[in-house]
Amino acid sequence: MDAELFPRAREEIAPGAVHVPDWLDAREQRALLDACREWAGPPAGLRTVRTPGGGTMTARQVCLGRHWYPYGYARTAVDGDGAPVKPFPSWLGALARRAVTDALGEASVPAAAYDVALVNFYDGDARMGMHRDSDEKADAPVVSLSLGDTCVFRFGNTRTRTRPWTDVELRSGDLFVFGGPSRWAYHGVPRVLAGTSPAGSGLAGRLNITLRVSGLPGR
Ligand SMILES: O=C(O)CCC(=O)C(=O)O
Ligand SMILES: [Fe+2]
Repeated sequence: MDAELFPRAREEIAPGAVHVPDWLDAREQRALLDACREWAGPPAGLRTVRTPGGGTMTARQVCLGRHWYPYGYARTAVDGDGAPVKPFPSWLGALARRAVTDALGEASVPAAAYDVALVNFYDGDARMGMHRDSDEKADAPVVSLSLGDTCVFRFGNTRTRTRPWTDVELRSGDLFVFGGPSRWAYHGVPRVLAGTSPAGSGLAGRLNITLRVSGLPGR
């Protein structure tokens, strides 16, 4: 379907889980992409994440504010170069609050500040298995922003990593927020559609930025 002829509608995928298509305009996407490029560089830059079972995640990742590793948060890239994690910029926190307001309404904006970003870069055959974002100590909504290639985002349920689930196409500039009864739902990325980045974006692959409230004591 052509996005220009048939604008995609915002949709509640599950209670508290809302997809807002085209939330970021071209200029905002460009600015976020430029920021991701900076964050990806060393120290504490983009890395391959190893799981305790001996596997590796296919999406490469960089963190801001707190360093996520399987399965916890640290102040340094404990499974990377050991450098202090890059700071979480205040403008990103403002963006997260605006996203929650637009997707779920002002009453869902948490009192605590957003303090963690995970940036995942998907290229080649990268994907992400069904999982819960469960290392946070706060139930604030998770804010997800997508750039570059379109993906199939699978949003499941809070009980099992199996069906029922709903598959949603996330395109460059889309917002997805999951909070409330959906905060601890399983989700994953079974497929990225290579070569679907907007023309002229300069991005081959997909970037996803999730913004979270860690609920951990401050510095
Ligand atoms: O790439 C995505 O859309 C999801 C990323 C994700 O679930 C995560 O970082 O925990
Ligand atoms: Fe996740």
